[in-house]
Amino acid sequence: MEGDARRRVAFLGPEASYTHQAALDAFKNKDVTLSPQITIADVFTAVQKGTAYRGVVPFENSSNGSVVFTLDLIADLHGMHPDILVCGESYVDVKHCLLGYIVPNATPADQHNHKDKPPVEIDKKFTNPLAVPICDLSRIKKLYSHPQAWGQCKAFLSTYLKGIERQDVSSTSRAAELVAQDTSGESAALSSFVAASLFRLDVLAESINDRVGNATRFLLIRRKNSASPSSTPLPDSTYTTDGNGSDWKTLVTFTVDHANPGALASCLAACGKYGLNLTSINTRPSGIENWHYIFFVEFKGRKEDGDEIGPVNQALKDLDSVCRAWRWLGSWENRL
Ligand SMILES: O=C(O)C(=O)C[C@]1(C(=O)O)C=C[C@@H](O)C=C1
Repeated sequence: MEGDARRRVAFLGPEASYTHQAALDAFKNKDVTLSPQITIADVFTAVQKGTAYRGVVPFENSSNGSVVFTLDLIADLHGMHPDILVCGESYVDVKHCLLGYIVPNATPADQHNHKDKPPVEIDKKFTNPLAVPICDLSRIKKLYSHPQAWGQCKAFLSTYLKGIERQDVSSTSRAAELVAQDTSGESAALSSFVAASLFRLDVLAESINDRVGNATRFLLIRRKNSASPSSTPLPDSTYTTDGNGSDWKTLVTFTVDHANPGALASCLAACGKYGLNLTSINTRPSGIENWHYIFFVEFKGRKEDGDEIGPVNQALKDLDSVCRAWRWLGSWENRL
């Protein structure tokens, strides 16, 4: 790895994405260059190729679940990123806003908006009091956002923007960037407060996510064997300590023989046997054949290097004898 790449951290951009906020937090006060990428796949590629020495990608949202793009890139069905390991995590509070342009002379919301409509009944599962738009939204013909965001703002969207065309884009900040190019007031983005000031957009409604405490977990990724010589240490994330922390997480993926009853149970039992508490489990199509899956299992504990035999190493040994194929995807310090 050369020159700038040694200090470059790739993240899902453009600036003002939530991933950018995660990267800023993870590398606070570190001598790094944050490098925006267009897609999550580009972040993986930059780290795999060594044009960046760390990457930051979204992994899961507290109310809307896993980011499937990231799961598929970790699964690496096409062998494009075989050397990627997870080396950290970061949590960011996600308060979505509706961003656009308030068109001068448009009727204010309280005079015009919804006055003939019956009171809105909010489904009890949405814990955030429904945000009220600060202006008339009837001009809006098109909405832009990252696909993860729609599912986090269902109540607001179905109440105030029902039936409006939605366009998926690569990030919430990209959505804001696109909306900023349409001064007609007919486009709006689900994006962050930070993006409003960066792209000089008006906040049309604030905190429109369904759940109070909505948060997204991001993963920090690195390339296998990318440790620097001790004479020229690379800046690691603010979080990573000298490795003496006691609370760790580990991610493994594996496939099982679906024809074998109890195959998945045997794999999970390998964790239980050594007291490894599961923290998340996901599946995605394995790409091997239809209706066959790859499992992503995350648990508390750390794989030891070299000849050390800790509980994670023992569980992985057992896993090897009961699953079809498996990969260790990294161990990192728990930040929750
Ligand atoms: O679009 C962004 O701003 C991102 O950083 C991506 C992402 C995600 O993929 O989950 C991150 C946080 C929010 O949950 C919505 C979108």
